[in-house]
Amino acid sequence: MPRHRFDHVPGLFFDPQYRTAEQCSHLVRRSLELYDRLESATGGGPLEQAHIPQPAYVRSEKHNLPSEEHFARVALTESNGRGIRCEYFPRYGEDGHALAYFQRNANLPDFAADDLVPGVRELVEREGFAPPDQELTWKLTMNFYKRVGGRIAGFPFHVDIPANGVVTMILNVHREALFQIAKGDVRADIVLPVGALLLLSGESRYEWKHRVLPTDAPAGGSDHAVERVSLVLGFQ
Ligand SMILES: O=C(O)CCC(=O)C(=O)O
Ligand SMILES: [Fe+2]
Repeated sequence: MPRHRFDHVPGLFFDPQYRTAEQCSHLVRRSLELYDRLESATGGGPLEQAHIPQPAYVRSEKHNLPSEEHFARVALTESNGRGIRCEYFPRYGEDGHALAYFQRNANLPDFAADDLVPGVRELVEREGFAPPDQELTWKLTMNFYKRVGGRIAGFPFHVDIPANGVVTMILNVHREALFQIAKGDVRADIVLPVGALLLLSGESRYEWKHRVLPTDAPAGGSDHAVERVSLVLGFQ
């Protein structure tokens, strides 16, 4: 573990069964609760502008990820009255995609600190990405994808911002998705089942761009506006 390597994508690791369906539905429940709290905290109030750096080769191809995004600084209260802060982007890049960014350990939501980081920490140490006993500073990105015109939104081609650390880990907790990673004419398509962990390091993290494609929304209604959640961890 991670179980699959992609020989032509250096630094990319894939474990299709990192978490069980039950663990994932717990993470989804906690994530949707948090989304509801973010939405009620911001409630259409004023937003600040952020500059999201993207390498020239992503920008120049006119993939529609603008470098200026709008966010609100949100303070939330977790259990035992612990205050945390994040940057919340109600619309990130495309309609139907909201993103919350939690920086530093003191700002991690309870569910991430309790149920996510300990296992991932063990994994990065075991795989040699972090030395034993070194304290790591974690960043958590929560992606919330909604229904837009009968499709569930995706995330257009991008490279994760440098501040997210040398390794990016995507945990796919809610719904199967098609992930693509590309460099020049070379592209790999990876179906992410629920419970999958994808780890991008080295070349795959810095020199390849990646995206998640929109998918068909299920027929009928849903319990929640958010149809897909992904949890992305990085550390420094
Ligand atoms: O939603 C996903 O699976 C990918 C998210 C992603 O690429 C990111 O947060 O940088
Ligand atoms: Fe990404």
